[in-house]
Amino acid sequence: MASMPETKKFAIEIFEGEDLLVDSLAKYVVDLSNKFTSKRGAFTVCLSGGSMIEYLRKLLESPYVDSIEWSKWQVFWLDERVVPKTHANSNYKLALDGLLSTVPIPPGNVYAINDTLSAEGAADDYETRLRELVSKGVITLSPTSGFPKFDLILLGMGPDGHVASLFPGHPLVHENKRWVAFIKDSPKPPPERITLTFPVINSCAYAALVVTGKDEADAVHSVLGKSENPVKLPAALVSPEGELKWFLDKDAASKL
Ligand SMILES: O=C1O[C@H](COP(=O)(O)O)[C@@H](O)[C@H](O)[C@H]1O
Repeated sequence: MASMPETKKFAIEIFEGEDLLVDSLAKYVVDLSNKFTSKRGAFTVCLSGGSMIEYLRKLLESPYVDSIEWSKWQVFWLDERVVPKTHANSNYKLALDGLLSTVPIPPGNVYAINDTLSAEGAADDYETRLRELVSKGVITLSPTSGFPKFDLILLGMGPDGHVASLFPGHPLVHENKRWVAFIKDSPKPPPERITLTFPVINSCAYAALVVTGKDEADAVHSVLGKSENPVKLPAALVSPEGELKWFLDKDAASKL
């Protein structure tokens, strides 16, 4: 069955509507931001593209916006499309327009990919920069896995069960050495992307998987439900050292 390994902890919360979900997600992010900024003076968070920035919209509203020490945020991307930062397909542009341009995060704490490089070059460059930040103590390293340990990774899931730019049946799903990998044949456009790999995703302290809508219901069922013919979708491989929480609306959870 395509379910989470039994030894790992995860929680599932199902919300009547998207408004309730985004409110709860905002509280969850604020609590973690406060936990890590008071513990070590920094909060390392990886953003996804797609719907995620829209799901984070409540962070810009009271009381959440004033409860966050934005200057302590260190912002990364779980995956990025290899397009200019000004392009409509850029996950950076999505986050800049929908979140980052409105809050006082120092520009030096926002780690966009280098959009002047090829997919290979951008992945190498991003991994090199992550390694530098580990050596400076901005990002911690998991003593268990030896991979970087982000405080929070925010994941979406496509109807095919992909997370980040890790697609069903693609060899990148099995990458176990690289921190950041590139893909040139993404089944979802645009084809060229870079992505954090599963060992990095699964080293994080907290992960939230946020899924809404009927189109995702089959994949949610395949990952979390009881299935006669299990297929191990990428979302089923999200199994962090820390805690995983699924935020689902009732449409996404309709087949559970
Ligand atoms: O292409 C991508 O898709 C996934 C899922 O997007 P969603 O709109 O279905 O939530 C996203 O998480 C990823 O960052 C993005 O590059």
